[in-house]
Amino acid sequence: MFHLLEKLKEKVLQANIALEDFNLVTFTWGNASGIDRDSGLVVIKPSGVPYKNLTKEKLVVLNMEGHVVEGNLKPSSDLPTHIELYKSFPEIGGIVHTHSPWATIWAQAGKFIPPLGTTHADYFYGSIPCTRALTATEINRNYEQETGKLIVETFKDIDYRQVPGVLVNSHAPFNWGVDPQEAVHNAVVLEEVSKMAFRSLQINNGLRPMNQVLLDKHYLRKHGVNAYYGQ
Ligand SMILES: O=C(CO)[C@@H](O)[C@H](O)COP(=O)(O)O
Repeated sequence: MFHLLEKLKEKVLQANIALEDFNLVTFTWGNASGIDRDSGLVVIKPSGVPYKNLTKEKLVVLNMEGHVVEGNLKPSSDLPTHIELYKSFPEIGGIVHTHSPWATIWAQAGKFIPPLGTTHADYFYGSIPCTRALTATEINRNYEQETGKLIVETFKDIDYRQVPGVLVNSHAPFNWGVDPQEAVHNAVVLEEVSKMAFRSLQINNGLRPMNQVLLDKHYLRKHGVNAYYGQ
């Protein structure tokens, strides 16, 4: 298990560094995590630590109850959201949260992004949803944990494996994947798709969703009929 955890730490470290490399974050407005499903241990970025200062030793290792198993820094403030997603989305192995500007524009507007073109269709089999707004009661209860539950609620009729990302109302995007690297990849795609969709909206003065046949063709060609992880 030691070696598996060390490999996971390296993946989580590289994923957090990649957030800055792909211009998905300003200052420390983002975090990446990974999970080892056999041990149930989560590795996440420490809160507020600049990406260039990150090392494996600074990462925080916790169990699914949020108890620190390894590390002496404070885990990301978004840890409860990450844990809720790991509990409810059993086939994900990595999560990324950023405030990447174009996706955050849609999240702050409270608007979902329908599939407008093949770039979207290659990664997201349908609209990228935006959650409802949390109530004051939910916010005061535990904002980050309620955010996780809200994302799960938003996906009650959506397959999280076919739409690996969400826009959190009045906040910003979360993405996921089979591992932290795929979560970063999906976060980069979401940012690009958000920018393209915004520009298309400006040109058309409205959104013109793509033909469902083209969406099916592109997504299923790239992911196969059983477009699920590991199948
Ligand atoms: O969404 C937020 C704050 O609005 C957080 O994601 C911060 O942007 C990063 O927090 P840490 O991971 O450094 O605790």
